[in-house]
Amino acid sequence: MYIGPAMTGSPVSDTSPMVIEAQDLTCVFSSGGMFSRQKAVALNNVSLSARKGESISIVGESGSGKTTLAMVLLGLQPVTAGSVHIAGKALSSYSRKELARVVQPVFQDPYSTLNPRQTIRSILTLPLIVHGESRNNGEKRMLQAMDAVGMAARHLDAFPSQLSGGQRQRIAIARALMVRPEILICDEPTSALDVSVQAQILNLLTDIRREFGLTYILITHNFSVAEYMADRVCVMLKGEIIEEAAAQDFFRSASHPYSRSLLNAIPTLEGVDR
Ligand SMILES: Nc1ncnc2c1ncn2[C@@H]1O[C@H](COP(=O)(O)OP(=O)(O)OP(=O)(O)O)[C@@H](O)[C@H]1O
Repeated sequence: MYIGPAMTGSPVSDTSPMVIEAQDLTCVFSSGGMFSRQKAVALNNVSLSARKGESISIVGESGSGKTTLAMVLLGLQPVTAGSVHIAGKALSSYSRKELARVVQPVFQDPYSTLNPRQTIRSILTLPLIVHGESRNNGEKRMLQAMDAVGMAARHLDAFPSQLSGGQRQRIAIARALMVRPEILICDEPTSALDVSVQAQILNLLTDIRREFGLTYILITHNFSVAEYMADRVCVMLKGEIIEEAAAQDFFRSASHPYSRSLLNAIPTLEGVDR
């Protein structure tokens, strides 16, 4: 089944401020010993920008550089060359803590990113304690975040193992929301979930984008997910962005032969609201 784009429209306009400006990013990994040095060019002159409230999908086959780009934007991977500005400020001038207030990740497998020994309450309040917020404020935000992701307060004393995969991903999203970030970097946020649950999480991400004015960089193998979520699509191949287009143009008439070959095999995704 072909699901098409979400019918909610984009909250972004041409006058919305730029929140991500990445220019000419190159990232080279070196491995091996002195006599058999090998280099992998994970990013090669990649430029990407996003306006406040925009949702950009990065698509491409395995090894094309998507995760490396995500790690760079999260401040977790240094670049060999190029520059990144987040919310108008050079990435290099942010402390780890400051950046985490602006950019938050949502990863593929919520189970591996939620501490199994902590209750949901601790998992959600920890980011705020790190950022020096008061306990009262923390409690209020926690209840708001739980509400925003459709989880009842009774789950606060549960451990991650007591929740379903979809509920765990909701908690991972709630944790990201706790610091009121501007940008979510979502790396395959639904690909570890059952198909019916995938649709619920995509709908949730669509709702909270509007509610909190979030900007999304969404990394996915799945063109159906990209079409549902994105205002703009960037296709990566061998460390380069080989095509970038408004989502509606891209899905109507992608121009690069590689993009067209990928589009010929759109997987199905059932149960998404239209
Ligand atoms: N830490 C690393 N050390 C060496 N090479 C790396 C490292 N991380 C990534 N690479 C290489 O960089 C290239 C891009 O990898 P990356 O993980 O960014 O691609 P991807 O598109 O996210 O792939 P996938 O969809 O499989 O996660 C690949 O050739 C990969 O082998």
